[in-house]
Amino acid sequence: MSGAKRLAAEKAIDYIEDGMIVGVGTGSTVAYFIDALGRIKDRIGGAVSSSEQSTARLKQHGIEVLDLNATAPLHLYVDGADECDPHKRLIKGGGAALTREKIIAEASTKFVCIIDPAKRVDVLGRFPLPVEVIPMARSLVARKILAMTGGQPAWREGVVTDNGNWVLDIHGLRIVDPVAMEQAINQIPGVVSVGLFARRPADVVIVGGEPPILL
Ligand SMILES: O=C[C@H](O)[C@H](O)[C@H](O)COP(=O)(O)O
Repeated sequence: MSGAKRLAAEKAIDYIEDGMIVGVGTGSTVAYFIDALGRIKDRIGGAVSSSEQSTARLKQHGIEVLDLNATAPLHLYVDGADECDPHKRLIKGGGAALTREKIIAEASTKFVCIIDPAKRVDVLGRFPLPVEVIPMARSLVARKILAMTGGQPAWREGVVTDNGNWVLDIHGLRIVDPVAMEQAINQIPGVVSVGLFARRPADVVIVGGEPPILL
């Protein structure tokens, strides 16, 4: 799938306009996007990054990384996803960057999501749903989510997010109403964010291939 990821990432360059500050997501697909951005770095005004991992790669390419507080609103955010449904609603957070990704998506006028074809599903939930939690609330949140959804929470042990928190992955979900589930999980005390991007879905999805497909 690395070929499809690269093709999706390179197509996203079409959305760059001169002088733009670009919001940049996280993950293996985004790594290809950052490499492509590096080749046109003189055309952009810098980037806002969603993770330490992406910040490091942007800096390797000599791209200036800016503070969101000094740049919002952003015109463009480019990021990958773990799953995408026909309404461009997403599951994200396989790389534990969901909270900063959600903040940048919210701050951006246009969210372009870049995926390989294997990420497309009819109903979200085959990929375990990531939830970032304050460490002391891990067990409480897990019990609440089990009672609320029937999904099985698993602690992603050993993983600490860039915000110093932990991640639960919820297995066995079939998410027929993603907006309702996003809101319900968000309301549990101790939840920092849930990797459902339903209330703010992608605006454009690029599915990598020859040629890439636009949703
Ligand atoms: O936390 C990580 C992000 O949400 C990624 O965008 C997502 O996991 C997709 O990653 P990849 O492009 O490596 O499949």
